[in-house]
Amino acid sequence: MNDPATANEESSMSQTATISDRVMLECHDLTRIYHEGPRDVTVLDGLALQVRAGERVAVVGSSGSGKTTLLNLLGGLDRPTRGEVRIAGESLLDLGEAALGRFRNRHIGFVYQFHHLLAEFTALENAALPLIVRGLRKKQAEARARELLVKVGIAERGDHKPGELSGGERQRVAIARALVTDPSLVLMDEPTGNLDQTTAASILALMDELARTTACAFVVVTHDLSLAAHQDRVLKLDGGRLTEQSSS
Ligand SMILES: Nc1ncnc2c1ncn2[C@@H]1O[C@H](COP(=O)(O)OP(=O)(O)OP(=O)(O)O)[C@@H](O)[C@H]1O
Repeated sequence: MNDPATANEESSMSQTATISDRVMLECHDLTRIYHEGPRDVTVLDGLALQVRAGERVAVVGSSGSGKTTLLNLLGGLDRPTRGEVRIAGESLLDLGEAALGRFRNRHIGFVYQFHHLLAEFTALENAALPLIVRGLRKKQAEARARELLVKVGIAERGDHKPGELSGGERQRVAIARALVTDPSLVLMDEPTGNLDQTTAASILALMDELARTTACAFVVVTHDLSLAAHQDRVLKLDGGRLTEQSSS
């Protein structure tokens, strides 16, 4: 297959990925102020962040500290009041809405607690969707999606719809969908949040495996300290900024 995404994936899978010097995600002076009537609520306040290719960072913080706000800005779903987000060298500020949509499709994978799979499509079709949106032919997109379903360990469930899958299987499909475009950055919001302990542990093991075989940067927002401890760095969001937590 000539798809460059596949070529990149194959080259990144052929060797164990290590954290490189290449900065994949960079934020400067990131500030988000919500206006509530006469009141301004400053949620992010001059936040700085750098994540390198192949690196996984966890973001922890108390409820209301701004984790969702941060993820929305990193994913280009919201615009900052001040400051900038750069992904793979590109400033999101420079992109208009249509270009931002294309950039998201090409460079960012999203995994949420409630996976947002489309109920009427099979696991394979769900995983192939970002490539269809990108304009790939169905056959080509599904061939690539099948590779990802193999990678996340549920190839035999590809013909099933989300309603026929377990919570852990659905989350694996969501992870396959996030990775199918060979993104620069994967954003995860409580990826094990609605799973029982055993299933959560298997998703965690899968994430470890993926981290070894992909070169993208991961940002994982979670309240789960064992999930956080599995990442390369743990950052705490407090007072609108991130501080490094010492690794134990
Ligand atoms: N659209 C909005 N308008 C006004 N205030 C908002 C808006 N979105 C979020 N906030 C406020 O910003 C703060 C941060 O919210 P955010 O959802 O980012 O926190 P969080 O860390 O993700 O919380 P949780 O862990 O509970 O999900 C909260 O005080 C919230 O009430």
